[in-house]
Amino acid sequence: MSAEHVMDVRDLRVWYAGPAGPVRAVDGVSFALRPGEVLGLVGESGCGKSTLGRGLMGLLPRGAAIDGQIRFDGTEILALPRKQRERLRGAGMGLIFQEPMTRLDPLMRVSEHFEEAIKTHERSLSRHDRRNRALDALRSLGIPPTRYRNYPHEFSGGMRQRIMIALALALRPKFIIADEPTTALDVLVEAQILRILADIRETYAPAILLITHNLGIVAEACDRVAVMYAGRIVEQGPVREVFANPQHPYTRALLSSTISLSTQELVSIPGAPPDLVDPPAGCRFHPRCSHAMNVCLTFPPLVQRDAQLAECWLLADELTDEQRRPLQREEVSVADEA
Ligand SMILES: Nc1ncnc2c1ncn2[C@@H]1O[C@H](COP(=O)(O)OP(=O)(O)OP(=O)(O)O)[C@@H](O)[C@H]1O
Repeated sequence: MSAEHVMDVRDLRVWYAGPAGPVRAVDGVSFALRPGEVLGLVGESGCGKSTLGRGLMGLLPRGAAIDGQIRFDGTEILALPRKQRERLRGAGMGLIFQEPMTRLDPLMRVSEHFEEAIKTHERSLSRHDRRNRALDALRSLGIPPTRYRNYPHEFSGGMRQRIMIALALALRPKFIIADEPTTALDVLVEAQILRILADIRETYAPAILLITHNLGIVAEACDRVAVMYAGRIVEQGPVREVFANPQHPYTRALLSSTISLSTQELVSIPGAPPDLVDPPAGCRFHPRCSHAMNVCLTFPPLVQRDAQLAECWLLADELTDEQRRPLQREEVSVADEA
């Protein structure tokens, strides 16, 4: 771990209990973030992005198990007793856009929400300082101080979401997870998300893990990107380099499915992500990969190319002819189709 990293995650695993066995939603994920850095986390639905975010925040449902290392601001948090862990997370980390830590109580004024949140985490602040903190956070999200004593119902849905984001920011977290809303019910749209992220960066400069389906948002708002597939990060690196020169076939497929959307032509990645109870052996993408070789049935190496890291046999040197031979797909599936 480098001292300059605010968040350093190593070999993180998260399982859910399922009727057919454990669902390995996050299965050996490593990444690190410097203060002020924004990392975009992308990948198809169900690949484990939100689970990773919830695992970092300590918001996993009952019955889920977590293992590995999460070093936050120099402290190994999974090793701490639960109470201490919760306190550290409460003030140091924030979750925005989805599942906010605090929901707005219709019977409480906005000011009371801020008072309570700040008091809980920073007892030493004076009333005056607490108020200033709150007003700064609200202002950074475009809510004027004149609205401070209003009740939640006096705001529009979009403003209420911004108030909840301001509530997280008022605690000055060093690390924020921004889990982008994906349902039509959510009020924030792309332009608003980008504006909010830009404002947060400018005012508070926390490290941000941005979970999104939208590669346009990643291009615009992130320094680095991590591409997740079936519980693992298969490629990560600076956004510009990964987008210009993707190393992993899954990253290439994901990028071309997006580009084709903008040209009105819908091209999705053939096949579907695997079952996480019993994922494919070796590289999990091999059943969908047009470059799959014999060796892909064994676990791929993590290869560094400049600032990019990718987990793929195509990047390995010195493979034998046998290892390189194109993988024969299971005859069963062909027979099934016939
Ligand atoms: N509470 C749970 N219990 C059991 N399995 C779960 C639970 N939550 C998620 N999963 C499973 O874990 C896997 C990862 O889900 P997760 O929501 O983390 O993916 P995601 O990449 O965030 O998807 P999306 O982009 O649709 O939000 C999926 O197979 C999902 O079905």
